[in-house]
Amino acid sequence: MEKVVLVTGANSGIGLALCERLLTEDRQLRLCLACRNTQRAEAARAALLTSHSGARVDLLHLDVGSVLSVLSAAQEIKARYNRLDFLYLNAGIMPNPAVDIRAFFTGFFSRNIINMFATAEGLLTQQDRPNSDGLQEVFATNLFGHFLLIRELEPLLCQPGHASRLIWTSSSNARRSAFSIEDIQHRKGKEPYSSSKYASDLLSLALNRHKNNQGLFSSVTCPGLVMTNLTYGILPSFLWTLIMPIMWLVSSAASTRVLFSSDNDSNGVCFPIDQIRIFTNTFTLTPYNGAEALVGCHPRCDAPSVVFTVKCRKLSFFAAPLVLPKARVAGSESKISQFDIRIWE
Ligand SMILES: NC(=O)C1=CN([C@@H]2O[C@H](COP(=O)(O)OP(=O)(O)OC[C@H]3O[C@@H](n4cnc5c(N)ncnc54)[C@H](OP(=O)(O)O)[C@@H]3O)[C@@H](O)[C@H]2O)C=CC1
Ligand SMILES: CC(C)CCC[C@@H](C)[C@H]1CC[C@H]2C3=C(CC[C@]12C)[C@@]1(C)CCC(=O)C[C@@H]1CC3
Repeated sequence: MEKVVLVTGANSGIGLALCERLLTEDRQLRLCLACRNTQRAEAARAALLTSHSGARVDLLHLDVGSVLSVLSAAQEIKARYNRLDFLYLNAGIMPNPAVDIRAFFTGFFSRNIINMFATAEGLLTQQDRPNSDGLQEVFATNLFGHFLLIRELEPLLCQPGHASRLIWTSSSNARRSAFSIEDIQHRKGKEPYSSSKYASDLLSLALNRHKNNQGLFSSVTCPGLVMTNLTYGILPSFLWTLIMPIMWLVSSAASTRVLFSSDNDSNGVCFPIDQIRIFTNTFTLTPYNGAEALVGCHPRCDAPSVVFTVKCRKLSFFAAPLVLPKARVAGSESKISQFDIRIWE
């Protein structure tokens, strides 16, 4: 049966790499690229068709940062498709990022160094602004537009006898302390990106709680640090080239990826709700690698209740079970009692 997959922000970076990989995995897919820029979307479609001739790739105009655009895109999706198997909520922005150089050097010579490179905690601020709907741009794009899209698509996503999956591209930068329920748009703070990603983790949990019984399952993944337009907006490319050796030094040769089920998963089906990289493999993270967990959510959804995948060399393979009990589930501490370890390469 032909599966329908929609990816937001599919024209570049992780979204585009995800589309490439999905088409490679499943030739039967009907893939819909939901993008705000028609020219870039057409270029992405052309590139996908060059590598996957004969693939079914549709385009849809969607600006997730605009309420009107989301509403009309949702109408269009409902008119075009009679099912939606996978909805990848990937579009995201980080406007006007600034790196705190002092915090970087303080962190670099502290025990917090690995955490700093993995999560950018305390390093990054952004300047957000209200959009034409009067919403904060980062909140509207990274979270609210996607939420509205899900709500509008419920008739397609929650069909009796058919399971649909939501897969969010979250971030290791998601931090509980950046998010406040009194200021969910993060109007007052300087870390709207971190706040929006934490809010998407929370939303995913809430969606699972309320929608699993209607056949809708939500997963959160973190791609690690990937060189894309987003990261090239943080530092100029020559600086990235300069700091590459440092990144290599602090990166371990291993990357651990963890997918595990929600605690109220009672029927043995896998609802991966988070993915963690321990010892970030920072500079090998191409969009192709960054899309790994996103692709992983696609075929592995019928896998056993706890899936813990390790890709590593000996040292961190043995270290992994030690760090696992501290694994993060949307900001809270969680214990994993069983796991299934597969060593990759
Ligand atoms: N790169 C990294 O290290 C990490 C990235 N992420 C997340 O991965 C996701 C993809 O980012 P990445 O590939 O890195 O960066 P890119 O900038 O390459 O991709 C972002 C995509 O989102 C699209 N987009 C942005 N705003 C909107 C909007 N309002 N409506 C529709 N589409 C929009 C962009 O379209 P356009 O080309 O028109 O701008 C682009 O296709 C984001 O959610 C990001 O937060 C998470 C962790 C790490
Ligand atoms: C010499 C210095 C100026 C070097 C600064 C290094 C930082 C630019 C990077 C260290 C950790 C990185 C990181 C991200 C961006 C770049 C760093 C802050 C992300 C925030 C990018 C987007 C994400 O979603 C998560 C990333 C975490 C790590």
